[in-house]
Amino acid sequence: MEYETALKNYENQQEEIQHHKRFIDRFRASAARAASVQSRIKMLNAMERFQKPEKPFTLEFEFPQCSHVSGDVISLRNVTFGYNSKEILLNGISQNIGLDSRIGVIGANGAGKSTLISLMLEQLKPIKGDVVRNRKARIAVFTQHHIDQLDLSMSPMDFLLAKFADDCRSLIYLFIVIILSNNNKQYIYNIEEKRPAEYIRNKLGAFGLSGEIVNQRMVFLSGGQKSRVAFTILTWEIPHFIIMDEPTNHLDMETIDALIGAIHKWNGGILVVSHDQHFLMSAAKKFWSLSIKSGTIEEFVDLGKAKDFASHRA
Ligand SMILES: Nc1ncnc2c1ncn2[C@@H]1O[C@H](COP(=O)(O)OP(=O)(O)OP(=O)(O)O)[C@@H](O)[C@H]1O
Repeated sequence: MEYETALKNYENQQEEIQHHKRFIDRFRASAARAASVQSRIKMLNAMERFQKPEKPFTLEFEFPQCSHVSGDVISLRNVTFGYNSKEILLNGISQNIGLDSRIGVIGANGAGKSTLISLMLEQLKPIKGDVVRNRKARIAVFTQHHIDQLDLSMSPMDFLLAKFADDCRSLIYLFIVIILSNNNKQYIYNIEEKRPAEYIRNKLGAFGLSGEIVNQRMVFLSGGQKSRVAFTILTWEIPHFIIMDEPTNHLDMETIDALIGAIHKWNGGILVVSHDQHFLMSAAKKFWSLSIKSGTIEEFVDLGKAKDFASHRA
């Protein structure tokens, strides 16, 4: 039985029990109602009671809310690119990506989706045109590569302590400075909570990793759990914009739904390349369809039309 139905049945029965109990309490001393009272007592004693159902665990992610940055995150100005000048892959592309954009990128295999990402991240230089990045906006990138980079012989806690050693050292210094300069115990206690291990626990907790698991070697973690460590790293510096290349390829359904939920609750923007229709429909609000033939991008709000464009022009 579904949790909601079981809970409803339990609550209805509790209400009914209370109703009978009130009747019994009210007329216990009444001779005229003695038979009714006895009958209700018997009924309550014979009633088969529902157990209060346990709420099933649902995995939830939380991306840290980012500060406001004005202007576009990335602007593509008449960008043309090919790995060699004879084969132009992307042809005169102009698009502005706002901070709150939710863009899904689709296109046939080899159309140039990953290349577009590399251009946006300035890992590649256009042959013509410009990519202008807003230096105030922090951009994070998520690909399968980021899960592969985890050192499985380490625990999530040790891995993050090592990876973000500088940040952790700053927290320790901050802690010491506060201790030395302030005798207010409550204040010290608050800061103490932010010590590295605790800080990392909170960060991992936002992705549903808690308890013993944070100290277990990652080789023992499931694929979904490892991806959650990768998401913790992804959002460590509180990005304003996240670029994802096929994020759902190695995620289980539970993790995909948690990721969609996190995107919905988050105030930053995303651009995602994906073949996963469910994920695209749930996470993106507009779709860039990349034509392999013309090397251009057309924007759609309807995923079906975007797919038609990508396939007809291929
Ligand atoms: N470093 C490179 N040097 C030369 N050609 C490349 C390089 N990287 C990719 N290509 C070629 O550029 C084209 C576009 O590749 P890209 O990976 O951007 O496409 P994609 O749309 O992401 O494809 P897929 O959906 O298969 O991942 C392909 O024909 C690919 O073989």
